[in-house]
Amino acid sequence: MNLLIDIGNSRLKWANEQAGCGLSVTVVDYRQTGYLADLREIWRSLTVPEHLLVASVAESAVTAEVLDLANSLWPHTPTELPLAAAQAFGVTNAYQNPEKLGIDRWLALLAAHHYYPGSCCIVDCGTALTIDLINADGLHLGGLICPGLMVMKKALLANTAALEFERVAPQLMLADTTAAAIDNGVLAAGAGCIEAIVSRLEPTDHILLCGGDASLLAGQLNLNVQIDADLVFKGLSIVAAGKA
Ligand SMILES: Nc1ncnc2c1ncn2[C@@H]1O[C@H](COP(=O)(O)OP(=O)(O)OP(=O)(O)O)[C@@H](O)[C@H]1O
Ligand SMILES: CC(C)(CO)[C@@H](O)C(=O)NCCC(=O)O
Ligand SMILES: [K+]
Repeated sequence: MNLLIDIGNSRLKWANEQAGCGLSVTVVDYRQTGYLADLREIWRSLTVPEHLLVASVAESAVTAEVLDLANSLWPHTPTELPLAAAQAFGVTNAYQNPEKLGIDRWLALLAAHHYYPGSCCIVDCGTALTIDLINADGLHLGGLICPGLMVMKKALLANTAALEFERVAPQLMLADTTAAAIDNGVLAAGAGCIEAIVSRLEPTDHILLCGGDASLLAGQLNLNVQIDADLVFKGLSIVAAGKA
């Protein structure tokens, strides 16, 4: 089996890829103390992976401690941290400097091209909210990076004196408490951002949503969207299969 790891800016997700079985993804908050010890306990009961593939956009210290853990558990398992390329698996990167495209965005593009025939708009509703377009021929047309919902909330908190910060169930409507006004406002900003951008772009055959806020945002969009939470892992699987 291959162990696939996606280290984002907030959380680490890993999946144990076994032939013929679907992906079962486990999410870990790496800013919680003791997460590495917990991860060690879980990982040590796995069979030794044949390959380890890591997609990381996190700071290098986090990536390094996860790689150290994996290396201590499975010293003979080859480990790879793929980078975005100018061209691979039928996809052509739009970036002037292809390696600068975030690996999560690149892997999602590989997966979209492989699994969704036609053109795709990929919206990753994670720490950052990213939008990327790819046409039916695998040509990446470029993308945008916007703040994600949590980042918007934190920005309000960091730049105002008197705002309360509490999670309520956000809805696209006016609010009568501070906490709901923030949550609803941030949701409106995220949904409005996606709708405004998508409506200005060429229509695509698919609008694919992934990331921690995908289902929350999907419920608010006046767009025909599909949620595929596993795009980054599917991209890692494509890269892993290419090595086999
Ligand atoms: N339990 C949770 N912990 C943290 N964030 C959560 C949780 N549930 C939902 N979210 C939402 O998910 C978003 C983060 O999404 P996700 O986990 O996909 O990010 P990530 O993969 O760590 O970051 P990146 O976008 O950098 O890859 C946050 O904006 C937050 O609003
Ligand atoms: C934009 C994020 C943070 C989204 O996770 C990540 O893809 C990243 O760090 N990208 C590098 C910069 C870029 O994609 O242009
Ligand atoms: K992500």
